[in-house]
Amino acid sequence: MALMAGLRVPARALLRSGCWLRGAALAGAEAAAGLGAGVRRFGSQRVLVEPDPAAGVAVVKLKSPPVNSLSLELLTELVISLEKLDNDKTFRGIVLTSDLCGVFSAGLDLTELCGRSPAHYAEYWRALQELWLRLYLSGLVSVAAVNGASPAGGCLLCLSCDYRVLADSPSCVIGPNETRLGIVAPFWFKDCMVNTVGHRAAEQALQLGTLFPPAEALRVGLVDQVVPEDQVQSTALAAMARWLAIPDHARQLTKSMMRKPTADRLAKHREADVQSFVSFVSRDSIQKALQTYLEKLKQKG
Ligand SMILES: CCCCCCCCCCC/C=C/C(=O)SCCNC(=O)CCNC(=O)[C@H](O)C(C)(C)COP(=O)(O)OP(=O)(O)OC[C@H]1O[C@@H](n2cnc3c(N)ncnc32)[C@H](O)[C@@H]1OP(=O)(O)O
Repeated sequence: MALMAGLRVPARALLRSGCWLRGAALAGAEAAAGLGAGVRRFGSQRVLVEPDPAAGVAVVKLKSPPVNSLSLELLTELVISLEKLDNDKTFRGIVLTSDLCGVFSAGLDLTELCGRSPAHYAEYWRALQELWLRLYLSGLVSVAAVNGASPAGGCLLCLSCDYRVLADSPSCVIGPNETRLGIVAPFWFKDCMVNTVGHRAAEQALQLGTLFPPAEALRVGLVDQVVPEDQVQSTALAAMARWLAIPDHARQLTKSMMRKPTADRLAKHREADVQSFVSFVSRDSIQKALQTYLEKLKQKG
């Protein structure tokens, strides 16, 4: 651990912030990338939005070190950014990626699921539902540029996008590993898996808690392209151009036709889903399993 401004900051987080140093270089690269003078980045503490109004595209970067775990704050900030972009006619597409090195998102923030009150669990789950519904049904084209590990809730984020590009690195595993923690993916995560990879592959991956390395993720159809790490964002933008060549109204109606039945299953039973989650996560056995998993993660670090 390193000490910074009175805060305990993990050394790994500092190393990862080396990626942020690239942000300085990025300022110069912004012009080359189409972010001309007068085009400003916006966003929040944990979500950085790099708009390219000329292209109608915004790159949305998760930057919640050390691992972009989906805390209540990150969920809330992401929903706000997506809502803003959805309502701004300038934008037709988003690329969702990570500002950290080596991790796209570690999934749900396990500290939100351990030792908290039922009211907190309920608030947290509602925020996760909100994010999923917004991203899954967004009228914007959404391309996930998956530049790091993406287990469980991280995988759900990717599956909610229209297209997925994964970095070709052994650390860039992706998949629904919930059962390995002793927990169960919600039905809407299961539905997303089935819609993407088919029933048999989803059933196996969900039961076994499989984390797929890139080549396997491509083979089962969990991602659409695997490319060298330094080409993830450019490949995502090239894919975006293909999707944006389609008239919005036709693509959006088609997307809605494909996705609304799945989303409606949750939308119509949101409160029951919240109550299932709260009673599940409040069980002593689940609390113990999550604590043990979290401690193992910390010891590993
Ligand atoms: C009847 C049914 C009704 C419904 C029931 C619903 C049940 C609820 C279940 C819902 C679905 C759950 C989905 C989830 O997303 S659960 C989370 C799953 N995520 C993981 O298993 C990932 C764990 N993390 C890792 O594997 C690695 O951290 C990772 C590969 C992402 C990065 O590795 P790296 O070596 O770079 O970093 P470290 O492991 O050293 O981690 C750094 C610090 O970050 C902490 N950490 C990591 N992941 C999490 C996390 N998910 N939440 C909170 N904190 C996390 C880790 O402990 C380190 O902390 P310290 O620096 O303090 O040591």
